[in-house]
Amino acid sequence: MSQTFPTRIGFDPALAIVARESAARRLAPEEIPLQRAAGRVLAGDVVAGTPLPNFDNAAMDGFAVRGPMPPDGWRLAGEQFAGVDQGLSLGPGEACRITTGAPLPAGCDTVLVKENAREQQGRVLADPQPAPGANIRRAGEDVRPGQRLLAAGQVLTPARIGLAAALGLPTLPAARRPTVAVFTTGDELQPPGQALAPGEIHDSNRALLQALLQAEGLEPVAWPILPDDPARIVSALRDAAFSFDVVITCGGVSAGEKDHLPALLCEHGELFFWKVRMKPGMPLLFGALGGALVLGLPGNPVSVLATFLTVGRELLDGLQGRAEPRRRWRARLAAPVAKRHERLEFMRGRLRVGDGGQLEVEPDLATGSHRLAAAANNDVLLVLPEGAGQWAEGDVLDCIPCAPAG
Ligand SMILES: Nc1nc2c(c(=O)[nH]1)N[C@H]1C(S)=C(S)[C@@H](COP(=O)(O)OP(=O)(O)OC[C@H]3O[C@@H](n4cnc5c(N)ncnc54)[C@H](O)[C@@H]3O)O[C@H]1N2
Ligand code: MOO
Repeated sequence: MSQTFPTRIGFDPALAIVARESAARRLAPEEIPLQRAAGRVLAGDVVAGTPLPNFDNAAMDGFAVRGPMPPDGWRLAGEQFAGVDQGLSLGPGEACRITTGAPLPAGCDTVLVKENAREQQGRVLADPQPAPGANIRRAGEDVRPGQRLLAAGQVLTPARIGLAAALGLPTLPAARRPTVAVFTTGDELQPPGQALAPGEIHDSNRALLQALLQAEGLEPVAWPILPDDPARIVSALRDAAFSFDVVITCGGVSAGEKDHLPALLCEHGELFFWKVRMKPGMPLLFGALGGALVLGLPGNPVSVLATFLTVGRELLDGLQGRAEPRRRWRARLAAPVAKRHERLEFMRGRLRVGDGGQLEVEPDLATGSHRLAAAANNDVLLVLPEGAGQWAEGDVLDCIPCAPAG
């Protein structure tokens, strides 16, 4: 091959290269309406321009009162409902009807819950007595003006979007979503729904990859299955590389006679690395073609799952400037595991909460990277660090969630 590129590199150096190249191609921010902000990566800080709550208000429906209850009850002096500030002012021993969220009348020091109040001839009696200061929400107790509430690089969760709305912001700056083209390659592949001739299999990676990308909030575009024909592959990839931010392929990256991708990328684009000391996913390839970053995932389905979750998401995060790390759990092994090879391994496992309240992970010994049924029955990638080793029951290891936690 014409280029020199790193090969058989460690997992962390591979991630560092992916982070470097994707950060260098960081997608421009755009202003998006809150209705479309879920899951997007914030591209600027959010600083509070107002306090929250923005005025003192009642936390419950009932009566705003001033001072302890007089022997014949508080005198009912008016009503203050949410929406319009009546500018009421209570004197000692006075009360007014109030609803949740309504501005507190001046002088009010306590809100009496409606269920504990009785009205009698223009007076309000409480049983039991409210604690002084009860059921009042003070201006600024949640947010002070000038407070930095959200930072660039954070993911817009529902609560963060709600907070922006509470501050009165109709839009937020967010990184543009990467566009992703998906390719599966292989003469043996047929789409699900098609009958198979001897030697053929159904293309499972296309659906798997699309679902993985959709779970990231993306709308991938998948090409029809490509045959193991270098001319067809290069023409389709070049086509996609001029109109998508990311091209993800699977298959055709190892050592077989039909594994054309590394040489094609070398000739027509750029290779940043090929082969990473990880399992599964060792033949992973990363490069660039046209304007796109190209991630060449190995064809085995579980390799697709593991490489996408660990390396693919790093690429998407870098392009979007995501600064919040992906979640990892620490869990105790429910059974011993041994590893003879030196590569970092992402073994599949099932997470549970043990009787003592500790997270435990049941390792799945069906480690073959074609074992999609085993992967489908698990919910984490259990990280066995680089180097051969043995881990006893009870040892604590990292776990990467690979199915929604529910
Ligand atoms: N001599 C060597 N052989 C292999 C090596 C190696 O380093 N030297 N690496 C092995 C490892 S590890 C993996 S992983 C695979 C990766 O191979 P490729 O990326 O070149 O993928 P293929 O050979 O095209 O396919 C591998 C396997 O996966 C099946 N496959 C491919 N695409 C799909 C799909 N869309 N849906 C379902 N299944 C798919 C394919 O039929 C093969 O069984 O190479 C090892 N060999
Ligand atoms: O490295 Mo391959 O992805 O195990 O089968």
